[in-house]
Amino acid sequence: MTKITVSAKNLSRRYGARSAVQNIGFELRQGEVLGLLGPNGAGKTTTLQMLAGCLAPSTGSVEICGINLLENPREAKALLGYLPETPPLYRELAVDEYLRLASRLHRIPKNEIADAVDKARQRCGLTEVGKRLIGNLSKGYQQRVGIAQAIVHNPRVVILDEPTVGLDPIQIREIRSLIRELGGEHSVILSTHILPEVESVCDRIQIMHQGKLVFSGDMAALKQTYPDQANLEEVFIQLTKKEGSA
Ligand SMILES: Nc1ncnc2c1ncn2[C@@H]1O[C@H](COP(=O)(O)OP(=O)(O)OP(=O)(O)O)[C@@H](O)[C@H]1O
Repeated sequence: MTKITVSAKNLSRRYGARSAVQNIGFELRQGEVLGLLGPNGAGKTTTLQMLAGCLAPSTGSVEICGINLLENPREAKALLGYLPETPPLYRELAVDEYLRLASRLHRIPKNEIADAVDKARQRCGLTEVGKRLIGNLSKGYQQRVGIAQAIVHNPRVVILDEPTVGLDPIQIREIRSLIRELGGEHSVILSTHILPEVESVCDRIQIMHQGKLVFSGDMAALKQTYPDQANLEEVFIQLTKKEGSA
């Protein structure tokens, strides 16, 4: 049986009186790429922050490869890589320097750092730019550096918040093929507004609306559930008709 890498149960998050995420639950298996879709303010970033252990849920629990993220954050986070919506880059560092720093933060043993950096650079197409300052790279390359820091410790689960936002069509194609490749070895959860991205990259789709999951399944299930809708876009529009929440 394929291993479950992420298990989220009854996840909810309130900001004061505002309920950003309500009772979300799902499981992710090794090798799967899961796409989290939803209009602005649907709760995608809040959900990913809770899955990455950066934001405490108001209620509910998350397990990463069977380890409870709230009870054993250090062990669980060692199995996670996270690219937040704004990549956590130091513009004044060279790519190699930054990836070495990320390796140390991920507690990679000193004698394994050079190999880890080399592998992440190769996987993310950064071999030619190791000595360049991050601040001088194009947005697409900066995004690759953001993904490289998320995978440098070879985590079981990779969480990517809008990984292709603001990129040109060629960069988008490259990052998508990188995500597909990551999905072979790791489990990947990504959030996006871009519907073709989900169709081309993801094995499974979850659509969020006003903090709730309104669909969860693969493309075949989506077509079966909504036989009258021609494509994902029409299903998305039908499920998220009401205004998003600011
Ligand atoms: N720190 C915060 N304090 C108060 N409200 C917040 C905070 N962070 C998010 N929210 C609210 O929670 C809701 C969900 O926001 P979230 O950023 O998770 O949505 P999203 O689906 O990622 O949106 P987008 O696609 O626009 O990035 C929104 O109504 C937002 O205004």
